[in-house]
Amino acid sequence: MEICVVGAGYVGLTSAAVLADCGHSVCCVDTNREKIQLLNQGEVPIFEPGLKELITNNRSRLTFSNSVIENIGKYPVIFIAVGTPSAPDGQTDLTYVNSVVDLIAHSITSYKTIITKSTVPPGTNEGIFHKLIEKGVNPQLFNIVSNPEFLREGTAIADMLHADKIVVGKQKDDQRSLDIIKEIYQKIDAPYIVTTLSGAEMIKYASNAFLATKISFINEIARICDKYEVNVEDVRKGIGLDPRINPHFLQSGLGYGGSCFPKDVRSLEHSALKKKVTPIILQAVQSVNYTQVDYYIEKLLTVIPGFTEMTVAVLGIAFKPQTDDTRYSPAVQLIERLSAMNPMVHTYDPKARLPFAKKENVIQYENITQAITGADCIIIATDWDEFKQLDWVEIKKLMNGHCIVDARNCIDPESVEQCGLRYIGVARS
Ligand SMILES: NC(=O)c1ccc[n+]([C@@H]2O[C@H](COP(=O)([O-])OP(=O)(O)OC[C@H]3O[C@@H](n4cnc5c(N)ncnc54)[C@H](O)[C@@H]3O)[C@@H](O)[C@H]2O)c1
Ligand SMILES: O=c1ccn([C@@H]2O[C@H](COP(=O)(O)OP(=O)(O)O[C@H]3O[C@H](CO)[C@@H](O)[C@H](O)[C@H]3O)[C@@H](O)[C@H]2O)c(=O)[nH]1
Repeated sequence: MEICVVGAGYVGLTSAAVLADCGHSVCCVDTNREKIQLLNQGEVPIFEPGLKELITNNRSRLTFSNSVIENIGKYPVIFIAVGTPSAPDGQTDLTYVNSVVDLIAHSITSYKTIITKSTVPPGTNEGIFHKLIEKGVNPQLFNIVSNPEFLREGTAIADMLHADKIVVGKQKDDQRSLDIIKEIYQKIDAPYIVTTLSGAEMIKYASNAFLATKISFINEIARICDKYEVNVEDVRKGIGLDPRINPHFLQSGLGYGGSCFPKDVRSLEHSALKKKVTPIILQAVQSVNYTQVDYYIEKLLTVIPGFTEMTVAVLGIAFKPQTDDTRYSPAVQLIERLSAMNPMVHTYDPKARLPFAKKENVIQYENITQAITGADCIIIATDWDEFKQLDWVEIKKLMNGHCIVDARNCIDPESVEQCGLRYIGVARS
C-alpha cells in the first residue's frame, strides 16, 4: 500500500515506521521544517525506544517531507496523526485536523481512504465527511475511517505491532475501507472491533477515561490509607489479584500526566456537558488529579520539619519513564511549586529537558551525581529504572540531608532506611 502519514509526532512517526516495517511504502509529512530536516539527516526529533532503529531499518520504504499538500494529493491512503490539544475551555482544539481536511479538499483528484488516528471527540469524523462534501468534494472520491491509536509512549512500537485490538469506525455499507484497513494491518495479529465512526471515537475516550479513573481511584484510596497508617501498596496488591480489578494502572503517586489523559478526560467531560449529561465520575477523577501534587506537598510540609528551607533534588522531569515528553508532567508541576517555596531546586532526567523559561533557583543537571550533591531532600518524581537502582550508601555521602521522598512508590523502603536515610513514600507507612 502507498500511505501518507500526516504529522511526525509520537503517533505519526511510530505509525510511519511500523507501517513501513509491515512492507508499505510510506511518506510521513509535517509542516515543521526542523523535524523533517532532522529526520532526513537520520536523526529522530523525539526519544522513543527503538524508533530510530526501526526508521533506519526501513529507510528504503520510508520518506519524510515538508511538502504536505503535494503528498496528500499523491497518496491513496492518508493517515491523519496531527495533534489535538485542549482548547482553554477543555474541548478538543481541532485546528490541525481541520487544516489537514482543508488540504485534502484542495488536492483530491483520485480516490482516497482517509484514516483518522488522532484522538478526536465523538462526531468529528462525521463532521469531516460533511465538511468535504460542503467543500464540493465528490463523495465517490473518498471514505472516512476512524482508527484510534492506543499506543503508550515508551513502548509505542511494541504497542502498535502487538496491539490488543484494532478499532475501526466506518460509515454504513463501507466495506471498501474495511478491506483496505485489513490489508494495511495484515501483519498485525489483533482482533478487530468494527463500529461506527463515533463508536470508534468513543472507545478511545472511554479507554483513556477508564485508565485515568483507576489512577485517581488509587490516589484517593492512598489519601485515606495515609490517615489510617495503612500501606497502599498492600491494598494495591490485594485488590489487584482479583481478575475483575487486575493490577494495572493502580500505582499511586503524583497523579497522571502526559499528552493524553489530562486532555482526553477533559474533552470527554466537555462532550458530555455539550449534550447536557453531567459526567460526575469524570469530574471527580480530574478533581483528584488536579490536587494530587499540592496534596503531596502539603504532606511533605507536615512530615518534614523545615522543608521550605531545604535544597531539594527532584529526580525526573518527564511525565513517565522512557520518554522525553513533558506535556502535563506532574514532575514539572512539582518543580514549579517547589521553586516558589524552596531556596534551591536541583533536577535531573535521563532524557527530558525542563520545558519552562530559566528560573534563578532551578538548575537542571546533566548527571544524577551533580543533582544530588548537597541536597537536603531527594524527591523521585518519575519512576525511571535509573532511580530504582540507586546505591543509597553512595547517595548518602553526597547529600547534605537524609530525606528520600518516593513520590512514585517505586523504590524499596528498606534499602533506603538500612543506609540511615529517611524514606517517605505515598501512603506507605
Ligand atoms: N502521544 C501519544 O502517546 C498518543 C497515543 C495515542 C493517540 N495520540 C493522539 O494522536 C495525535 C497525535 O499525538 P502526538 O503526541 O503524536 O502529537 P505531536 O504533538 O507529538 O505531533 C503532532 C505533529 O503534527 C504536526 N502537524 C500539525 N498540523 C499539521 C499539518 N497541517 N500538516 C502536517 N503536520 C502537521 C505537528 O507539526 C506535529 O509534529 C493526538 O490526537 C493524540 O491525542 C497520542
Ligand atoms: O498505575 C499508574 C499508571 C500510570 N500512571 C501515570 O499515568 C500517566 C499516563 O501513563 P501511560 O498511560 O503509561 O502513558 P501514555 O503514553 O500517556 O499512554 C496513555 O495515553 C495514550 C494516548 O491516548 C494511549 O494511547 C495509551 O493507551 C494510554 O495508556 C503517566 O503520568 C503515568 O505516570 C500512574 O500514575 N499510575
